[in-house]
Amino acid sequence: MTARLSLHYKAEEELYKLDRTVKGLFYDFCHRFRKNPDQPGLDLKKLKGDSRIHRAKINQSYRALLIPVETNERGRQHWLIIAVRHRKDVYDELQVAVNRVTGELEFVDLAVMGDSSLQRAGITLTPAEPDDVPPRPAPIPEPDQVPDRPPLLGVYTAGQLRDLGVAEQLIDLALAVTTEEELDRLVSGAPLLSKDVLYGLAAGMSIDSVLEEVTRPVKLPAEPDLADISTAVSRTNVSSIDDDVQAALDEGSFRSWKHYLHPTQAKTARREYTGPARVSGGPGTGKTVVALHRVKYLVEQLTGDGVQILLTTFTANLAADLRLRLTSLISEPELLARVDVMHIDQLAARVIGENTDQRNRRKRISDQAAMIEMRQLLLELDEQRWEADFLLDEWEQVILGQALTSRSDYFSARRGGRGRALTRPERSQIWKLIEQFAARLDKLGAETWGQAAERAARFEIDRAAAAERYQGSHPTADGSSGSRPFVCRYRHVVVDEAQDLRAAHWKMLRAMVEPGANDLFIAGDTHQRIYDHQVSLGALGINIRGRSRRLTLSYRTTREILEHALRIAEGNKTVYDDLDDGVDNLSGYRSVLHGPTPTFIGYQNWPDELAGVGTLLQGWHDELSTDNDGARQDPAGHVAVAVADHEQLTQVIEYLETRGGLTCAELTKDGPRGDGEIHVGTMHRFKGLEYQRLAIIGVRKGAIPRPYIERHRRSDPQRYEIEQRKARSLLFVAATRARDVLAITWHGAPSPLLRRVS
Ligand SMILES: Nc1ncnc2c1ncn2[C@@H]1O[C@H](COP(=O)(O)OP(=O)(O)OP(=O)(O)O)[C@@H](O)[C@H]1O
Repeated sequence: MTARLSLHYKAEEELYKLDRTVKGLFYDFCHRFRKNPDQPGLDLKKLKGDSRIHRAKINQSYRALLIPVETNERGRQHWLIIAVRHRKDVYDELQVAVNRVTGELEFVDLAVMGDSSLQRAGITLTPAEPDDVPPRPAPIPEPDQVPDRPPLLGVYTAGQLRDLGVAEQLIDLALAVTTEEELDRLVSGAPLLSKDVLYGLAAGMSIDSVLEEVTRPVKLPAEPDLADISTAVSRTNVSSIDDDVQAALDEGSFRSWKHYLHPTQAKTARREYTGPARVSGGPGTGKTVVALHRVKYLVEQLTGDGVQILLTTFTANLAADLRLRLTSLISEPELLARVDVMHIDQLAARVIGENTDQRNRRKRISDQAAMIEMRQLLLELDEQRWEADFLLDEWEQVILGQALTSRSDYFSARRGGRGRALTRPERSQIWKLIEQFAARLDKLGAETWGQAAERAARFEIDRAAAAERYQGSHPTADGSSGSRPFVCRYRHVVVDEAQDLRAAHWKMLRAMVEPGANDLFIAGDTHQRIYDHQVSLGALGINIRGRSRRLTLSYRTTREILEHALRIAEGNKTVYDDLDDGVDNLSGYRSVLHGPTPTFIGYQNWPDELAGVGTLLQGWHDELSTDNDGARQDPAGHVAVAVADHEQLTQVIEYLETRGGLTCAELTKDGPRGDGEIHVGTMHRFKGLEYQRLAIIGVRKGAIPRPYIERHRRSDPQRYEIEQRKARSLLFVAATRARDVLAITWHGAPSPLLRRVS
C-alpha cells in the first residue's frame, strides 16, 4: 500500500542546508517510502523516547525522522517528515508535541544545545544509533569555566512561559540559560513561537507586549486537544511531498518566503479587517512578504471578473520586483489578472491620462528640475528671505498636501513637522512666491510629481463622487446597497513602502477604494522614511487605529549588522512617527541570523579610500565566485556599493572597472542598468533592495548629513532635527540592505552619525 508523505517546514529548512548529493538521495528516499514504507531497505524504526517518532534510512549516514499522522478508511497511511539529518544527530530524547497556544505540531530539537546548558537542566542525550566507539562523555565543567551567572530569563516563571506559548520541553532549559550564546543555541532548534517569545523577552519586551504582539495574534480561541496529532498537522505549515520537495531542492531557501510565513506574518496577512490596516516593523521583517501574501489572500476570495486589487509601492524597480514575486506566489493567471501592480507615480499618471486630453497634458519634471526652476525664480526676483528647497517642501507638504486653494486657508493651515512656526506676513510672502512659481511651471507646460499627485487625487475623488451620485439615482431592485456593484476603482488596495507616499497619494488611494472591510492594507516603516513626506493618515480619512500590527523578527540581516544599524537609527533620542499622530519604535526588533561584525574603516583621503574599497570588493567577488560545495557560482548582483552622491558614483564605477577588473551596474530608479556584477548606487536607490555583501562608502563628516543643514541648526532647530533624522534614516536603510556582510568606510573624519557605531 502506498503512503502519503508530507514535509514539516523545519525539515524543509534542514533540507536547504544539505549538500546536493544528500538532497538527491532524499528525493529518491521519498519515492521509495511512498511506494512502501515497510520495505526493508528503509529500516523504519521507532525511537526509544517519543515512540511516535520513527527514523528511516536515507543512506548509510542520513536519516529521515517521521511520525504517522493517520490512516485513511482505505488503509492508506499518512506520514509527516519532521527532520532530515545525520544519524549522529538523532537522539532518543527528540520530541513532537501539540502547542497549547497555536494547536500546531511542534518538533523540539535539544541536540543543538550545548553540553553545559543540558547538564544544568539535568538532560542527557542518548544517540539512537550509537557508534561502535562509545561517545566521549561530555566534559564536566570546571568551576571556573562556568561563572556563576544569573539566568537570563530568571525573572520569569515556567507558568508565564507556558502561557506565552513556549514549547513544554524547552521551558526548563530556557529558564536555565545564562548567556545570549546559550539562548541562541536553544532557539535555533526551537519552534517559531517559542523562538519569538524567548527572543522578545530577552530583548526586553514586557510580558504584556509579548502577549499582545507575539502570542495573541496566533492564539486559538479554545485550547486544542494535545493528543490529536492529525488535527495539529492540519494546522501546521507542511507541504505535500512531490512538487514541494522538487521545488525545495531547486529553489532552496528562496522558496521559504512563499511557503512558510512566520505565525505573526501569517495572521497579519490572512485575516479580516474591519477597515484600513497597517503592518509596521524594522527592515527585513517581511513587510513586503506579508503584503504579497495579503494580495494572495484577497484575490483568492474575489468573485467576479476584472481588475479588483491594486498593489502599489514607491518606485518603478520595486513595483517590477513585486510583480515578479507575485507571479511566483500566485500561479493561476486568471487570479493574477485581477491585480494591478504599479508604482504610485505611474498610478497618478494613469489617472491624469484618463482625465485629460492630449492638448492639456503637462510634462512632469523631477524634483531636481523643479529646484532649478525655483532657484531661477528667486534669483530673478532677487528674493533672499526664503530658500528654494524650503519653498518647494512647503508647497508640496502643506499647500498641495492639504489641497489648500486659497491664501486664507494657508494662513490657518497645520504645519506639523515643518520646523519653526511662520507668522502671517511670512505666510503671505510664501503664498505669493509659490503662486508665481506655479504660474511659471504652467507657462512651461510642466508640473512637478507633487502637483501631478494632487491633480490625480482630485480627479479620483470626483470620479468616486460621480459614481456614488449615479448609484444613488439608480438604486438596486430591492432598494438595498448590499448587492450593488462597487463604485470605486478597486475593491482592495495594498501599499508597500508606505512611509514615503505623499499626502496627495493617500487621498488618491482613499478615493480608489470604498471605505469598509479590508479596504486598505498598508506596509511601511517610518524609520526608513527618506523623503520628506510625513503624513497623518487619520487626517486623510484613513483610520488605522486598532488595526496595526508590528513585525519584529528580521529575516534578512544578521544580528551583528542589525545592532549597528539600530544605533544609527536611534541616535541619541530620535523620535519616529507611526504614519498617524502617534510614535513608532523598534523595540523587540531582532534577528536570529549571525555573521561577522560589520567593519568600519577610515582612510586619509579619497584616493586611499577608493583603493581600499577596490581591494575589499575584489576579495568579496572572489569569495562569492564559488559556493559552499566548491562549485563555481555567479557573484553578479550579490555585492553592492552605496555612495553618498553622484560624483562619487561615477568615480567608483570608473575605478572598479578600470583598476579593479570588475564590472559594474549603476542602480537607477528603474533598477540596475546593464548586467555588471557589482551594483553601485546612491543610498536613495537602495530602498527595498537586499545584497549578500554591501559597502557603504564616503560616510564622512561634511558629507553625511549634508553640510547645508548646518545653517538651520540655530535659525530653525526643528528643521535641523528633521534633516538629521532624514540623513539617519538614509544611512539606516542603506546599512540594513546587507544580508551577511557590511563594511562602512570614509576618509578624513567619520560622519557624526557613526558616533555610536564605529
Ligand atoms: N517567512 C519568511 N520565510 C523566509 N524568508 C522570509 C520570510 N519573511 C521574509 N523573508 C525574507 O526576508 C527578507 C526581507 O523580507 P521583506 O523584503 O519582505 O522585508 P521588509 O520588512 O519589507 O524589508 P524592508 O523594510 O527592509 O524593505 C526577504 O529576503 C524575504 O524573502
